[in-house]
Amino acid sequence: MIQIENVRKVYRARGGPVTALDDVSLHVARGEISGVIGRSGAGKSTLLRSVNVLERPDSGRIVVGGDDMLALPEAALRAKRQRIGVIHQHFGLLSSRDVAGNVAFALEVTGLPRAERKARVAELLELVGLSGQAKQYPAQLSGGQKQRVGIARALAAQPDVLLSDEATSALDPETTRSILELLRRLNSDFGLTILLITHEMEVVKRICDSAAIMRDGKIVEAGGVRELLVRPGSELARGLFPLPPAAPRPDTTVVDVTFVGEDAATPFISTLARTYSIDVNVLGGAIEEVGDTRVGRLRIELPGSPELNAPQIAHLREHGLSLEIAA
Ligand SMILES: Nc1ncnc2c1ncn2[C@@H]1O[C@H](COP(=O)(O)OP(=O)(O)OP(=O)(O)O)[C@@H](O)[C@H]1O
Repeated sequence: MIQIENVRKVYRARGGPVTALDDVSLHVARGEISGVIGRSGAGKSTLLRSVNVLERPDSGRIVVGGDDMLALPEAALRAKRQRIGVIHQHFGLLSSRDVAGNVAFALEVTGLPRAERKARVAELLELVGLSGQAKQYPAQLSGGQKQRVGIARALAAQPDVLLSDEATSALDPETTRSILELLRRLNSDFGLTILLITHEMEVVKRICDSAAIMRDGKIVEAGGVRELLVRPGSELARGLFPLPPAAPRPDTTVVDVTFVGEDAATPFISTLARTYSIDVNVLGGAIEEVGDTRVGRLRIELPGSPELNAPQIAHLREHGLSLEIAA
């Protein structure tokens, strides 16, 4: 649905050129929620703004729903932008218009007749759970409600792509969860493809099907969230399950074990200890809900060198567990 290919963007800043996007490629499949995560300055906003060409890359290719965005003439690009919904961290609502008016504003430009506009606004407010707030003004709303208005407005032109620019960064954890649930529902009910940028692991963990980690204008890791979590050495897994630094004691082997879904129910530690008559020391770990799946990561210590533990390591692998052996 969204193909970003070899995109490059250099800002000519006063202090010298800044490479915000350095040969970035990313594909978002139709109906997928894809998250780009990275620290401030990584290039996330530039990437998101490139998708609807609010920022024009210096080179590369961007295709959204079959349209080659960088080749579209200005009028066609404007029309296409209307079909790509955007939500922002600071909501961007008009303070002089009530909730219904804010959503209607997005429909005015589409040329929909007045009566149909009204019906569509009511439908959109119902969708985001704000039917009772139609006559309220932004100043009277909570942050979560403001973002719901933002989402209703973004959906006004029935886009099939939604771009989310840190949509939950200004919200408390509980409100964040409810907004993420709403996005997930819109995704599953309407097949809405969502590309979001965030600096919060929580967002990736809760709703993303795929994720890309950005650093210094580059994508350093990308893939399905579940697949990344079990990939040895994955930064996403390290970010989601921060474990203390592994400093193996002499004559021990430290192993990080990642288990997903059904594996989480297998008592692999006691089985291992029993099968090989060894003591297994648990050094740390956590279990998280990732989407609707339980994923856990445990750091365990086995007596003896990694060579001596080869059978034990093979045993764990045979049970479908993903392992990383600390050097
Ligand atoms: N208009 C601009 N002119 C010059 N440099 C810019 C401009 N916009 C962004 N940059 C620089 O490009 C780099 C990437 O910025 P960008 O805003 O895309 O990153 P980000 O990951 O979204 O960070 P943040 O979350 O802080 O917005 C940064 O070094 C930033 O200073």
